[in-house]
Amino acid sequence: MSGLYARDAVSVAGLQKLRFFPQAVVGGKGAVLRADDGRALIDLSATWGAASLGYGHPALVAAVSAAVADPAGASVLSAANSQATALAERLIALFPSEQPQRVWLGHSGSDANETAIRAVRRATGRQGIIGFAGAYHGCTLGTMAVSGHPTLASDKAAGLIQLPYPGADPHGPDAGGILALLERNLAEAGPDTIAACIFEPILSDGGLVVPPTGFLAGLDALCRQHGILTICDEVKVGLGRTGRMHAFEHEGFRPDILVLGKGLGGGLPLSAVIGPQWVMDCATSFAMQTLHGNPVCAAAGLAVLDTIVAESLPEEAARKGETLMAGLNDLALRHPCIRAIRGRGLAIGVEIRGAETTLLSDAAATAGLMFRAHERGLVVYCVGPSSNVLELTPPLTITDHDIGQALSLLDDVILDLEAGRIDETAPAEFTGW
Ligand SMILES: Cc1ncc(COP(=O)(O)O)c(/C=N/[C@@H]2CCCCNC2=O)c1O
Repeated sequence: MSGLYARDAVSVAGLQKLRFFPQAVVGGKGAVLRADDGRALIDLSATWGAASLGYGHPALVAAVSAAVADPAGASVLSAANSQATALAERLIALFPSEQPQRVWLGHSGSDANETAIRAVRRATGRQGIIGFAGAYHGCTLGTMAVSGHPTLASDKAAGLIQLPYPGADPHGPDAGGILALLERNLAEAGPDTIAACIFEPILSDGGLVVPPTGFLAGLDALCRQHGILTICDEVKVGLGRTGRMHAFEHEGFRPDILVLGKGLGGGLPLSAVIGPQWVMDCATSFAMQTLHGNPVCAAAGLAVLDTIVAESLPEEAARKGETLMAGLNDLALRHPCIRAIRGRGLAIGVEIRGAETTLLSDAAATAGLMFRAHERGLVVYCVGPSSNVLELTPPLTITDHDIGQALSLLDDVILDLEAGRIDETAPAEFTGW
């Protein structure tokens, strides 16, 4: 274990650790992190999707350097500031509507979803929320209460209708069955008790599950029919990652409220809720934290949005996603431990099974693969209720060369697993999810 990791172990709280191997970084450029021992680590995680432009993108460096050198205050709570206002205007333009819209700016996906949930309840006077099993909307009390991911086990919100996510359980109800189940739940609860439905357009931490075509549009239509708001949580898969600017565009509908985070800040803490004025202006001093709308973070957001357009990153994500998917499908032909590959653009899940190759469980085989990948210079984390889905959400700026390198390393790592060269006890001290 490196010196830096050993120091982390006796200084940073376990409360905020989700560790799979002793990753210790001191820098990064593009899609490559620099470990404290000098090794290069190709990062297929983009830090859980946040480093949308990779590390050290010149546009981000320039924007943040300029803003921090001449800061327009530090918040929007009690003053307008140029970068936050410009970012709000840009986000409204990116999510057009016939109704007037407003943008709430925050630090994380958690505080953004917390705000969206509280605001729809306040604006509608209704308490009920529709959510999905396996969904990860945040790690605050309010977001945990409407999430379904097993790691967010908490008291669920009163009036929560939690539905299966279509495709998450091969033995579960199909899309039509889930919509019928929702109809029955609404008939029982009374649609006028439900404030909103919150959903991920791809179930990310729940296992990188892409819903069957038509489901999300059907869900939106059903909610609209009953006067229920829709909140699309694009914190992880939004802003070009799926090959479209917004993931909901794949389904041809427009949700009422869009939640963004992670990649919006390009690695700086920034999130946004974009919604109708009657919801977003329903109260004042209602959802605020001191540094919300921070001009330096907002400058980062503006640079991210500029770069997404300037470098055609949605189209690039589609193209690179196809390259990555094709390479993974080739690996699957040679490696029986790959059970399934799914995703959209540069949001890809590789489901692993242990028994076919080794005596390991699915989770243990996945843990061994991640641990060995890190040893070989590749960073990839896992998701899913059984912790057996490798999540590939690289920076949208990853190069074709890095993709090729990553696929080759992944091939080597799986060969190590199949040959029994991975010490299955090595990851034991890393608790993961
Ligand atoms: C769809 C979706 N919505 C909201 C969130 C919460 O965002 P924050 O972790 O920025 O508060 C997340 C966060 N996801 C977790 C963050 C914790 C580490 C595990 N991996 C994630 O991507 C998310 O994926």
